Amino acid sequence: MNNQHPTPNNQRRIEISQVVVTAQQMREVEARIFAAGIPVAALMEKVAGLIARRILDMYLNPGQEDNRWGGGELGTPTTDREWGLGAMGRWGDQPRFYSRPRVGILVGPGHNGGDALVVARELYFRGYAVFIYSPFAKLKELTSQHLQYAQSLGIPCYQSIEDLPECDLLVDGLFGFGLERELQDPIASAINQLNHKSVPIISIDMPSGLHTDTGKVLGTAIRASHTFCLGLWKLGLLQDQALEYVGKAELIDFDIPLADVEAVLGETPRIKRVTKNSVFSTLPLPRPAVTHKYKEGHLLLICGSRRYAGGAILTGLGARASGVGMLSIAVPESLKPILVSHLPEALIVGCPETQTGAIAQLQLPENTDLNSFDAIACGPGLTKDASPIVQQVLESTIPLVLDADGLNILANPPLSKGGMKGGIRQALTVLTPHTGEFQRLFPDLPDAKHNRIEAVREAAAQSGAVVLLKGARTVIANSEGAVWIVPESTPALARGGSGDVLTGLMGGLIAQAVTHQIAAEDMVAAAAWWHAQAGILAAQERTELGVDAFTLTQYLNLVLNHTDFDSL
Ligand SMILES: NC(=O)C1=CN([C@@H]2O[C@H](COP(=O)(O)OP(=O)(O)OC[C@H]3O[C@@H](n4cnc5c(N)ncnc54)[C@H](OP(=O)(O)O)[C@@H]3O)[C@@H](O)[C@H]2O)[C@@H](O)CC1
Ligand SMILES: Nc1ncnc2c1ncn2[C@@H]1O[C@H](COP(=O)(O)OP(=O)(O)O)[C@@H](O)[C@H]1O
Ligand SMILES: [K+]
Repeated sequence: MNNQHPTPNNQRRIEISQVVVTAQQMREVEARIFAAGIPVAALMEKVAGLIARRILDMYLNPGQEDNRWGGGELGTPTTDREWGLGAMGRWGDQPRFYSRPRVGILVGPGHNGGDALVVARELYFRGYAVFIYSPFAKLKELTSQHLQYAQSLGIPCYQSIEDLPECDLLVDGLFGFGLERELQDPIASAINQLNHKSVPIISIDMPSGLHTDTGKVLGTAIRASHTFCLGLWKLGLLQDQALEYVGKAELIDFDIPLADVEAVLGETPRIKRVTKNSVFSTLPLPRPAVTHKYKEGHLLLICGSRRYAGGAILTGLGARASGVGMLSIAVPESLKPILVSHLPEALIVGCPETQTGAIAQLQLPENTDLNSFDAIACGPGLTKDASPIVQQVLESTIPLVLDADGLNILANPPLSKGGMKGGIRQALTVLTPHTGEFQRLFPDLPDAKHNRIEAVREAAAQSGAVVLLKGARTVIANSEGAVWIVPESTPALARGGSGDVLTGLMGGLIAQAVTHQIAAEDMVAAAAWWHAQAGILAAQERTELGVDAFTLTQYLNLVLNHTDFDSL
């Protein structure tokens, strides 16, 4: 046995799909691979070959994957007449081609352009009508060689976008992670023109024009239908501001050795994508055969007011779905009957209320104090009149999730002026703001809209809390600088009440994290992933308009059942 031999990727702890890199980190990983000996051109061939294959499978010849690639070009149409027959099979939701598909290849000056040219060559050899748009006079050497070869094959090549014929599909290889400055004309206006055509665009690595780290649009950017991210997920693809340009994102894994990733990012990367595998290794499943309700966590929810009774119900239903062993819900006395009718299994604690119908005082059962629970989740529907209650829960010594009015009360005075640092709380605190609440809580921090990941990291460092910033791509950070990004979600969740569901779910899971000694931050990430996946499944079955918050609670348990355990 050679002990020097690195561990194969499939036996290592981090999965490639969890890794997220900046452009600089990608350059460092790339430099290590090249220094280890793989020729740049060989890697480009491999990567672009994978992209070409994916394009064929997804867009050009779907349903015929097995007989077309590699093994002798069986079934590859070569004439327009054959295309008329051959392309009439399964096509999903894409337009059908009745003549030979025309593919436009957009070529930039760097290796992103080189990748695109290899794709052009492969599609050309498989009989597609390929046209190259190559507007740059100066190309990197390898890219230039690929362009020369493509031209020698007779593939038409144009410098001006006006000359590029109408195409059925465009492949964007203008810029990848090497783009660092604003796009200028004529490239900027060419991109604007291309975006106006109703043609699918596949971006290689990044939609050209997006900043690799922040996802910011540098002047203008390609609006891709699909982005094939190469090797490791780029941070910019997971930023809210990039999403309308990214389309459907997919990782093209080209076997980067994890040893090289770890050498650059460390064994535990600071920023992680939350994946199905990471979630299922966190959730308290399967339950121990011998257990009882108190071993599965006791959550206290504090929520609701006469004005916002629904928020308390939704939070309770979210908690129910978490599987928490015991659920107690403190609400204003007048809400007790309705809570009992929706959540008969929960212990509903009716509390004295203010004139406005907010909780005036926590009146827990005898022999119970706040610290006798495993976790507290507090905030949905409270109204600001419940401010003394929030002060009281902050003084508890058990894990606490604060949301909605809990955050609004906490924000006054703003956390940045002292915050929770220095010990208002010794136990875990999870703050779950949306962007507006975030700005009220952390008014001194840079705008959370533009670099959400940095903003949330700063907020966690400043407050000492775990901060979950809600959005299209929810981001979580702890005070040590670790970050989790939920990579998939659905705008179907942009509806009143869906955050309340998350608070309950998360509270229930944190109570179980306490009894099962699971890292709380991993559980926060698991809750956010689970919530988003329930939204995705509900939207698939009911459309994006059909996912009200109550419906969402019904999908929470269903979605775990839909998850393919065998693939874990
Ligand atoms: N990493 C890997 O393992 C693998 C990487 N691969 C591929 O390599 C890609 C990265 O390649 P890359 O480094 O050549 O950079 P890329 O994004 O093509 O372009 C940079 C060029 O654009 C130029 N330029 C910049 N801004 C500009 C502007 N505003 N307007 C005009 N020009 C501008 C800049 O020129 P300069 O700044 O010198 O003027 C430079 O020449 C990566 O995304 C992936 O596709 C795969 O092949 C194999 C595996
Ligand atoms: N465009 C979107 N895409 C995906 N998820 C979204 C989007 N907009 C909102 N969400 C999710 O919906 C939830 C909304 O929470 P919140 O704003 O607190 O709602 P409420 O307070 O009404 O319950 C969050 O989990 C957020 O991440
Ligand atoms: K690109």
